[in-house]
Amino acid sequence: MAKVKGLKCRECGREYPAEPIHVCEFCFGPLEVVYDYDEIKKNISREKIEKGPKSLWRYVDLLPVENPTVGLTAGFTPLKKAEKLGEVLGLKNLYIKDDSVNHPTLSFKDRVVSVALSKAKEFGFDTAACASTGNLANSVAAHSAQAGMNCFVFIPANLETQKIIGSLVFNPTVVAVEGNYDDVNRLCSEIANDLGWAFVNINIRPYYAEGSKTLAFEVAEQLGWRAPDVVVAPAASGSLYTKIWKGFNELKKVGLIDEVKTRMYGAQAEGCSPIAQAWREGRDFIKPVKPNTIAKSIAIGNPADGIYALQVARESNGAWETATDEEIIEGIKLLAQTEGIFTETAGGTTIAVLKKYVEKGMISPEETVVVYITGNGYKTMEVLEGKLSTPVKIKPTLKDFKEKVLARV
Ligand SMILES: Cc1ncc(COP(=O)(O)O)c(C=O)c1O
Ligand SMILES: N[C@@H](CCOP(=O)(O)O)C(=O)O
Repeated sequence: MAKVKGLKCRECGREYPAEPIHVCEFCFGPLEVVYDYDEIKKNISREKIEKGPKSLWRYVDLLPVENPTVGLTAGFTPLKKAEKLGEVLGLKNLYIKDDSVNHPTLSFKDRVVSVALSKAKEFGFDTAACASTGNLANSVAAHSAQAGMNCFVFIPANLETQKIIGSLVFNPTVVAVEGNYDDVNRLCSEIANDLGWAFVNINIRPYYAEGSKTLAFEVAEQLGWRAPDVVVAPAASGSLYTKIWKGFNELKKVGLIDEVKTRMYGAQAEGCSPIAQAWREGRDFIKPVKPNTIAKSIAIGNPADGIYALQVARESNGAWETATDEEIIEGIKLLAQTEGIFTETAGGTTIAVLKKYVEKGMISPEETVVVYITGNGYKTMEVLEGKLSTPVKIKPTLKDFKEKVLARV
């Protein structure tokens, strides 16, 4: 028996075969992969996983791919006990899940792209594409180069230079669209309908999104096969956040962990916070917004998984909170200066929001808290210009060193 039963509409429940489709043709709801958990349970065990590859593919039994061929090094990133940051915040069991060192392109997107392009290969596609705020573009470009696929990445024209170069180096066609991510995404949906390409986050989306579950699988394994009490994770489309929740619950379904009592705390940038705003106003629907934040990687004004992210927060006793641009910068600095981890703006948002949850008394000191750091600071360095101390300039003399440097410290 196959582990994947097919696809199912998240709105009306209609079922479909596992094909490169993403929308229900009756109600236009998004499609999601459905597994045969009884069958998986017969095959899976902690021991088998622990003997598997040191990559996300150790969890292949819970992923919608038969034969992984792309992105064989993604995942299995460190879970670091954050002693110093924990001390600052008054948390005794704080952990950082550090996807800023994911391979090959330094963000969690290497997980979803490995799964999406392995699946695209299985389907027989030869051209990969995506709509991206930068990190996804980097990852699709790198994995396409490795897989020998043609590649087109579509980005908003105003992205950070480091993110643009981080795609161009792999030699895809980079299309810089005049507009924000939501304009890019709309255009890509039209192109995906028109051309036979594997748009990882459009027509391959049901499979792509499953890659984020591995962020939950790894954390549970790294904690000694248990789910944390609290998760803090950033959101743009809300896919990552909802799939972390799905991941913990799947581990329970197949008997690898005993319980899931995790409170799912979400983080958005105040300047693009359609999910957090809905949460604040007690709505169960999303009002799209026009993004205006330095956190460009998570600047999605009309989040595809927004309503499901609200549902997960309700189901898990979680919440949503935001950080201003200044708080995001402070978050980046705080993580760097306590734990030596340089994260990008999405991570700065997550740390700033973690601080707020603690200040509001929503996390108690003994709880096991996992904070997801999903991207690398070397890609968004421009936001720190003018926000850090400057190098001390000296002549190459001992005298100058003593007067200008030692006298100051
Ligand atoms: C670094 C980083 N973190 C978090 C996210 C949010 O992921 P999602 O769109 O699945 O909510 C993104 C992209 O959207 C990202 O690039
Ligand atoms: N942040 C993403 C944006 C698109 O990804 P999606 O999963 O929200 O569709 C990126 O890095 O490009």
